[in-house]
Amino acid sequence: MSLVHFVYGFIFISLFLLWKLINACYISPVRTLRKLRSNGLGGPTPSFPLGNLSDMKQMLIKAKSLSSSSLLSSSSESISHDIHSSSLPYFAQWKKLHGKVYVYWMGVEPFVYIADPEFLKEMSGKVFSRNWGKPNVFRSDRVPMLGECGLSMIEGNAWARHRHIITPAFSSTNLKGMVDSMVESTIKMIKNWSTLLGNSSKLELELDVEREFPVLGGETMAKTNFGIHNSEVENTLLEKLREIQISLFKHTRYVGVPYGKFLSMRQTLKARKLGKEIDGILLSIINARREIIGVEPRQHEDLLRLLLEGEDHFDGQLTTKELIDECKTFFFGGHETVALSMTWTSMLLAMYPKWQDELREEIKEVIGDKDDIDFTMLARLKKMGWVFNESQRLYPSSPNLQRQARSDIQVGNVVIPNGTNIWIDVVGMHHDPDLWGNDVNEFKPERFDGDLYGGCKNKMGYLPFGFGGRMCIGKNYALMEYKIVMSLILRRFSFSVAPSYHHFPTYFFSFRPGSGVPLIVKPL
Ligand code: HEM
Repeated sequence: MSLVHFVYGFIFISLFLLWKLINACYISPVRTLRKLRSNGLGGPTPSFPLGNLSDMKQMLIKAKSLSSSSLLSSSSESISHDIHSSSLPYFAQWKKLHGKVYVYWMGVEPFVYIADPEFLKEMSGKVFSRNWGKPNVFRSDRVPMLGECGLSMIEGNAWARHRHIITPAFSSTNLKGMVDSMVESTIKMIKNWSTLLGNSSKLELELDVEREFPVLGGETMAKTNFGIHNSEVENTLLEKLREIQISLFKHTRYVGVPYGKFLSMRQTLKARKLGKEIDGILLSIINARREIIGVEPRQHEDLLRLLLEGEDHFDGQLTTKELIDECKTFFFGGHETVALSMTWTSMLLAMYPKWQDELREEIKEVIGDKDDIDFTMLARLKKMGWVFNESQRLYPSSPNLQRQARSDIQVGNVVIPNGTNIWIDVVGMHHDPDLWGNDVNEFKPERFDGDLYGGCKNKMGYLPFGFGGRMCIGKNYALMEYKIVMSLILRRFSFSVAPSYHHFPTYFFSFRPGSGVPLIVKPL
């Protein structure tokens, strides 16, 4: 090949790559924006290449400075549950300006924002569960934490196959076999609290429950679903997962911005390294279990055994990578969500002692004084169910749901073009006065008395566990653990909000307390 051919070839390839880049980063997004606008969807004006990210950052800084001035008086009475306006101010403000369905941009990625349950109902009626996509823009970003092949990330036939293998792990027959383990771990935590109390000169203890519940959640998840009984391994996994979450979501990052990863390289590399370390730990757990599968005693069908047996039962075995990613997904999704639900519930019960008394009455009636909790008792803890529902309404463990259209979706006059990302603002719907009435930001568990949807005007407006076939697979496990833990604690302790508590719910992947939830715990 002559030099001239080489130079022409080089120029041609460079121009082709440049054209592809301009098309992906500019022409295609502008075309999508025009399409969505011509469908009547409004929204904030994006700028290139950040989209609306800098507006979002500015609005958040402003809302934070407003709430930090009110932090100085963070007494129980001054705590507001209106977390939509304070923690997601951009969505709250754009909703006022553009309605409950609009388009906003993360970098060059368009997101159709939805906080209209009727629109969501019609849209979800058009798409089968296995045809929903998960936004590609988040996929590579979340790999260190959730892997690529775990249930929450995969689509199509792979999703259907994994869901089919995993579902029996959470059947009622199987859940029954996990009760004793959950009781045992909770009693262990309570004994630690009692020892701390015994060592203290006071009759009460200040405890940050945000630190306590993830450890408990991690331990029960490890025992009941992975057959791990080694607190050192659990703690290492939990610590690393927490660090990944902080490095991926707590700091400003540029998701959706072309080459945005390079702008937060340090966090990205740190998360990747931690992700690999977690993979290594999980692989050794999987290998150890492979050695004893078939000969170990069976107490219940734990998740890891089903996944390993799924290797043999189905066309195309689960690869080692699929196994690791599934373990990661469940370890993270299974402990964090439940721990957060117990953390926010404890804060709410500390604020409203009347509800502690109501629950104690119910626990006494249903369970009595023993620690012998029977699976059938849990369904009879009705008021505790209302408290769970109400705390999920105000502080949902999964504040949003994300999808990506895999074909054009027509909803009324609107066509959501193939490839568009969809952001369902669950917390926005849970705090919408049009759906719940003027007392929307008040803690009123009684709204769920005899009504699974708490009086919400539209059933798609209350989605703590998601919707359709993609609904949370661990819902019954979560409720079971919540009821066991809260019953055992409430029977022994009362709690109130510590003066050092600052109400500062912060959104990073989930809603976390900005600086822990210190409570004053007193033995009864
Ligand atoms: C209070 C506790 C929990 C809440 C509020 C919650 C919430 C949710 C929500 C909203 C979804 C739907 C996500 C979507 O549509 O994209 C989901 C999915 C999922 N949840 Fe949970 N969850 C909880 C506990 C658990 C537990 C304990 C486990 C495991 C044992 C678990 C495992 C999963 C998995 C694997 C998925 C993905 C399901 C799929 O895509 O097919 N969750 N969860």
